[in-house]
Amino acid sequence: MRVLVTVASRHGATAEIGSAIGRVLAEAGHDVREVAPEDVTSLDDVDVVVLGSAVYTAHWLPAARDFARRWEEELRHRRVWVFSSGLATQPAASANSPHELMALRERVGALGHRSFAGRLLRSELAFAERALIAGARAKEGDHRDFEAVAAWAREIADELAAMPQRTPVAPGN
Ligand SMILES: Cc1cc2nc3c(=O)[nH]c(=O)nc-3n(C[C@H](O)[C@H](O)[C@H](O)COP(=O)(O)O)c2cc1C
Repeated sequence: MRVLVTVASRHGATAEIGSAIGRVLAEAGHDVREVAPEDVTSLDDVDVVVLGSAVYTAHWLPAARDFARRWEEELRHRRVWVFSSGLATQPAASANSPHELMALRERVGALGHRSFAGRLLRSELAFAERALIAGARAKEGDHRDFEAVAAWAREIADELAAMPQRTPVAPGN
């Protein structure tokens, strides 16, 4: 199937999670493309979308939220999975706007969502970001678990393999 991996990332850590998911899906035989959310101009030749975002101050980045809004109708007619990446130490459900995420998942008809631990390198942060994070208990370092990422991507591949092939339905049909 034709898979679009599209990820909003400020410092690259979440984009690399998206690439890792894309690699697993490509190994499973899918035709995978990675495009930044703001650069997507059509979903006509896309069957499956994996949409991800880093979480900043409890929200998905605007580029990913805008993508979900802009392509809402088309996404409903495609197979969509979403993922978040952040460093909240509390369960993601209480830390990262669970209602907002639930609404987004429903809007695009997502088949699943996964939260992954991210990366915090204070040296690469802008001054304002450093000030924001100063009081938080987020731990410096790369906490990404690429085994967990690959395992989730394999789950997606398995689900796709179990689904009947179908042509995307044009919006309004
Ligand atoms: C200013 C700032 C605010 C953040 N706010 C959150 C947050 O609210 N919840 C969370 O889980 N992680 C938060 N994080 C952690 C980021 O989501 C994490 O560093 C992520 O891996 C960054 O991904 P990126 O490199 O793709 O931008 C924050 C990080 C920074 C620097």
